[in-house]
Amino acid sequence: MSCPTLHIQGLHWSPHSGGQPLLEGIDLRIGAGEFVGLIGPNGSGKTSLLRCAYRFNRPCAGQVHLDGEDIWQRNPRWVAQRIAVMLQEFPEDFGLSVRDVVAMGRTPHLGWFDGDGDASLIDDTLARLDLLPRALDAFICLSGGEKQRVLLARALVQQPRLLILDEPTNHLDPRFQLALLQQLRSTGLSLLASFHDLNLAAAFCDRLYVIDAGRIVAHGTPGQVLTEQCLAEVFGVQALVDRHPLASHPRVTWISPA
Ligand SMILES: Nc1ncnc2c1ncn2[C@@H]1O[C@H](COP(=O)(O)OP(=O)(O)OP(=O)(O)O)[C@@H](O)[C@H]1O
Repeated sequence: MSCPTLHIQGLHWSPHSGGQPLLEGIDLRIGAGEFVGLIGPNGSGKTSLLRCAYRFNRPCAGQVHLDGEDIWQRNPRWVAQRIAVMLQEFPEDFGLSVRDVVAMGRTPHLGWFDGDGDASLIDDTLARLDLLPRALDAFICLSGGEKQRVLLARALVQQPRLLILDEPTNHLDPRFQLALLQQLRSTGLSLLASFHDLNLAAAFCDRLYVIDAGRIVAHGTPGQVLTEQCLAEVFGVQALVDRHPLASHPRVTWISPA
């Protein structure tokens, strides 16, 4: 296999130096253009692991390599030029327009004296995500779904190698969930996203990692990972898993607490 875009090896992380690790022995890899999902119960460590992947949480052991380079041997700007992050938190409102928020994605690439660099890239990205008509609107006035699209545009103008998303479909109605995930897939970027909706993860991800109590307990294609036994053991829920009637990926129907 060629050099993975992201390669996490033997990672341990604790919020307190010398404390009990909350993440233990994590191994995870993402190939070029692969969409990898991270699933697990509340408090299992998904956000903590994503933070390790984008150089926010410093591991106490193990490595995080991006395109073969140890991200902790590089400065934050180097990482920001290569990894974009879409979180659930929206930018504070300082009267920013949609275009202002998208332009913020260029920040890691700008020199001290550059202005609103790469105007055409910003405009092209706004057009691609149907945001041009809203470009001058105040970001704060948008709906949750529109804000998500603006944050995706901001991430895309960053021109990253890897896009990391923490529960990207939260707060979105079904149409916006599907539209966002289709747009993500169409970027061709390497993607790492956490999900609570396992059916969306099954429909859009190439591979899934299952995390439980800070450890990866399963990984593979959605068909390999989303078994009734795994869902009972990890989520404590009895589920029926069958094949989606219109596609080849599995479909999860929750039944009752296991
Ligand atoms: N900086 C921190 N200091 C102390 N504890 C932390 C810190 N960050 C995370 N934790 C703890 O680590 C555990 C995992 O949290 P994390 O947010 O990574 O889980 P999660 O899987 O993303 O949860 P959810 O699905 O509910 O969002 C939790 O018990 C949380 O309280």
